[in-house]
Amino acid sequence: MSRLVVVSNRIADPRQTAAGGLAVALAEVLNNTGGLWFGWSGKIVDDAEGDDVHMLQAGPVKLATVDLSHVDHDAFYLGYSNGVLWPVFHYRVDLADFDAGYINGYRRVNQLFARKLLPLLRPDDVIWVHDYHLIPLAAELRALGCTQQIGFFLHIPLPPPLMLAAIPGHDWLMRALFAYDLVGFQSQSDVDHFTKYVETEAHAQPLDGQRWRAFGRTVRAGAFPIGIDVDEFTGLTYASEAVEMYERMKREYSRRKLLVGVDRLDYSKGLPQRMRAFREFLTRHPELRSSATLIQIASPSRENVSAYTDLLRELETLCGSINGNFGELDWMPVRYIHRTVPRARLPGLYRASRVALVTPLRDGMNLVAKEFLAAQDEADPGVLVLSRFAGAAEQLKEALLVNPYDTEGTAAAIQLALQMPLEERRDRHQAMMRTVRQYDVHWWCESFLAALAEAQPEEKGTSWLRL
Ligand SMILES: O=P(O)(O)OC[C@H]1O[C@H](O[C@H]2O[C@H](CO)[C@@H](O)[C@H](O)[C@H]2O)[C@H](O)[C@@H](O)[C@@H]1O
Ligand SMILES: O=c1ccn([C@@H]2O[C@H](COP(=O)(O)OP(=O)(O)O)[C@@H](O)[C@H]2O)c(=O)[nH]1
Repeated sequence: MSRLVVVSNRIADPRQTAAGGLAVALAEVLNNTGGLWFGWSGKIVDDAEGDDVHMLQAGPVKLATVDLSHVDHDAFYLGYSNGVLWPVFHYRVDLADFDAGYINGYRRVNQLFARKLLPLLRPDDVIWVHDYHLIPLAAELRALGCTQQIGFFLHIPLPPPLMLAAIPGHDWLMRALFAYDLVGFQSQSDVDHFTKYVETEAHAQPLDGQRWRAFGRTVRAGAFPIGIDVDEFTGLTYASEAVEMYERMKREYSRRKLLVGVDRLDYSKGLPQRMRAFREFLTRHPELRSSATLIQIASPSRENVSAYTDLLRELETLCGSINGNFGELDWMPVRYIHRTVPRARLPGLYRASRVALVTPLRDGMNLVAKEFLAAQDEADPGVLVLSRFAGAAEQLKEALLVNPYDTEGTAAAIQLALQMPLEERRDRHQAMMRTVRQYDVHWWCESFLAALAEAQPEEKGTSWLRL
């Protein structure tokens, strides 16, 4: 059997828990399949030191990591990945910083990854590359002679062609996708944007079986919505850390219904918009005020990118003003926590909550939505209020779907969620759990790898791919 080699910028020790959906999902996949996981060590070092590959055996998974120099980290991670690709792919062209120097760092790190990974590869390895940090990696590997099958999965949304076209060098990026044998997206709407882009901008020829031909190569593309490991998460729900959390929450909030939000502190997650909707709800429903408390976990993220610092200030101001204006001596409407909560405790918080607010302005998938559902008591489940702009909304149609830009509409959904009768809560939860179970993380991994196995690499020659 072939060995699975996973490559991603962010990696985690699969024996420990991590924040961020990509690391969580890949740790679950690799714990089952075993294999090699290659990526950034998370360390930033002085230029001269950053050249070794660190190897660590973590259960069935071999971790291979490289450090990044300050210059590379700034240009590759903060600059091009999170200052250009992240905002534009999340429809925030206004937040992009198109500094011409970033792209060189992005290419340099992709070349570094290719150089360091190549000697670790075996001829029959299957390579699975993840996310926007590493779009050109296959092209760099092929330029070094790599002929193994290589698949790519984009964890974030792909925007429509005209928005993509705002990125200087977008044609270079999209051409690089043709060095893969299979390109996977989170949702059908991402696949539609890909199709439209490659047919109109790259004049790709559509073939049967969701394949396109351009630049002398054929690539297959499809939607493979990522899921969670339902059994693992249910196991966490009944383990001591989550049970303690559940009991504590039930005790502390015995007279109130809890609403919960769990997000990285990221502008794509729509946190200020969520707070404004909650404020609108409090204004419109004084009778419900002191019976509802919103716990918002905002896990620190990418704090050296300026858009994230601005967001932190905006959110703190909003939470402070809501509590100042609506709070009572014995009740605060918002509990805002700017820390990462260990994943093992989250199921207890989810289960104790009547409502989850998952209202991103744009999101590749959003695993918190699925985790919230999996943690519920099916006899008395909570309600999911979900943004129609999260990838998860394509699958979870029985959630209360909202437009997070519509403050009044979202406030009305909060009220509906808090007052939803038991039978309706059960029906919706049951229907969504069927989907969460069917399209779980194992389905995601198996269906992607099966499609990759079918997408036979046809050209062994690599010279065309020098980007
Ligand atoms: O690595 P960071 O910069 O700390 O960011 C954390 C991760 O954020 C993004 O996660 C995405 O992947 C999830 C799983 O597929 C998906 O549910 C979510 O909608 C996405 O935002 C990012 O794509 C990852 O690369 C980061 O590691
Ligand atoms: O304080 C926190 C916040 C988030 N998470 C986990 O981080 C992941 C977030 O994934 P999601 O797909 O929702 O969003 P992302 O952060 O990847 O954009 C989920 O597994 C959460 O349980 C966590 O463990 N602690």
